[in-house]
Amino acid sequence: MSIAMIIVAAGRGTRAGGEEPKQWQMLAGQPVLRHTIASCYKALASANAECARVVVVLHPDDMARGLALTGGAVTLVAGGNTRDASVRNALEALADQNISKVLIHDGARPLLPAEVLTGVLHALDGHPAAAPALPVTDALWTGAEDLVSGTRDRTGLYRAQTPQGFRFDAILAAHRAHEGPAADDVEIVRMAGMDVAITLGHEDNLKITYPADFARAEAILRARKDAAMDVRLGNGYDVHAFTEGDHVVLCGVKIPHSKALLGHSDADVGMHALTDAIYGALAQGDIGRHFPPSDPQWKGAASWIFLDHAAKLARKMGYRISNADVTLICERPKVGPHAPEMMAELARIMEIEPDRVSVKATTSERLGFTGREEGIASIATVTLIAE
Ligand SMILES: Nc1ccn([C@@H]2O[C@H](COP(=O)(O)OP(=O)(O)OP(=O)(O)O)[C@@H](O)[C@H]2O)c(=O)n1
Ligand SMILES: C[C@](O)(CO)[C@H](O)COP(=O)(O)O
Repeated sequence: MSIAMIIVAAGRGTRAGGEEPKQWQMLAGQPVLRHTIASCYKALASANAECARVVVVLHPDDMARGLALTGGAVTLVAGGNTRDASVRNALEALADQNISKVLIHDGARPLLPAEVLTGVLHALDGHPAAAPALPVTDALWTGAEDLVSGTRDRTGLYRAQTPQGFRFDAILAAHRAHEGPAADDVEIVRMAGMDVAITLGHEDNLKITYPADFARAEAILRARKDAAMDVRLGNGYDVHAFTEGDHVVLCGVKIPHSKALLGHSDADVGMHALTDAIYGALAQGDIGRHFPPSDPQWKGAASWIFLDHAAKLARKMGYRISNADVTLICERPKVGPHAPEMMAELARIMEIEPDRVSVKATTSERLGFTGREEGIASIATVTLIAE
């Protein structure tokens, strides 16, 4: 015994206007119906609900485009002249499928929040039927000829939403017995004498009914996108050995020292770690991939070229560098006095504010290769934020 979901999308959307029925009109670049189907699958997954069948009910004229939209992943059923006729067709298509519970959702509600579906499913554990709704919060008037003619008590009044959930046998029997119009499936089962539990609806779960509802739905999608900000984190690590010389270059700053760092480029270990952190956050490999050591043109190259390339690549891919943190691991030279200049230089190359860059240093307590002053190591972390 398992769950099925019916999405009714066979209406003609006359109130919404437009060149074609509302479920086929675009919302943030996708047909409304694609958003609806995707939000149903997401909500089912989030409820851990094993859904045996998803049935999408379409107008007979729309079957081919329905197949193109869904790619055969759902069962398509032809609808009827009314919403309840469309639901009935889907229920009959599921009649011999050993379904225990069914959720019936409007194709015109593209932004179903997962918690609304979960609430209905939970309520179905203790009730034969359950549906989401929101209490009416505005005052209610009657009116005539543009004048208020009275006030009605709003206590106990709700705005009904979908998905409406039912024990399958009960809703099928109620639909088979039902004659005449019905606002929704709740009305049909109530006419059959069944109790329906009210669960919590959501303001985002709007039904596209009038032209202005498209803009409302787009605004909700935009707000969701902003809330689910795309942040990337990258780390980098690099080591260079000491060799004979009289200075090192660390994070773009030349520091007099009794040794130099050995490397194909200028061996700026801090800048290399930072550059690799950016490539890592972008999932774009490392410095060696973009500037192969086998290529003689990079011999002795200044490392700002690498960092500049990584920072520009981040911008090209739609990210800004939010912050960078570099740690240099060495006994000597002392980094602290040079750190402000290093941070300013890294910020300049990455084209970000200096207070978004940190350079700090630590010794390894004379342990290991850094402790024996055989070389310098560096680790770096960056965060990138999609713009
Ligand atoms: N014969 C019908 C009528 C409606 N519906 C579906 O039921 C849902 C809710 O109905 P409604 O918002 O009234 O849609 P329409 O009937 O398309 O709109 P209108 O009344 O403005 O023509 C919609 O997803 C709609 O596609 C359906 O499957 N079959
Ligand atoms: C089923 C329904 O979505 C519940 O709110 C609604 O009854 C159907 O749409 P309509 O606008 O009332 O035709």
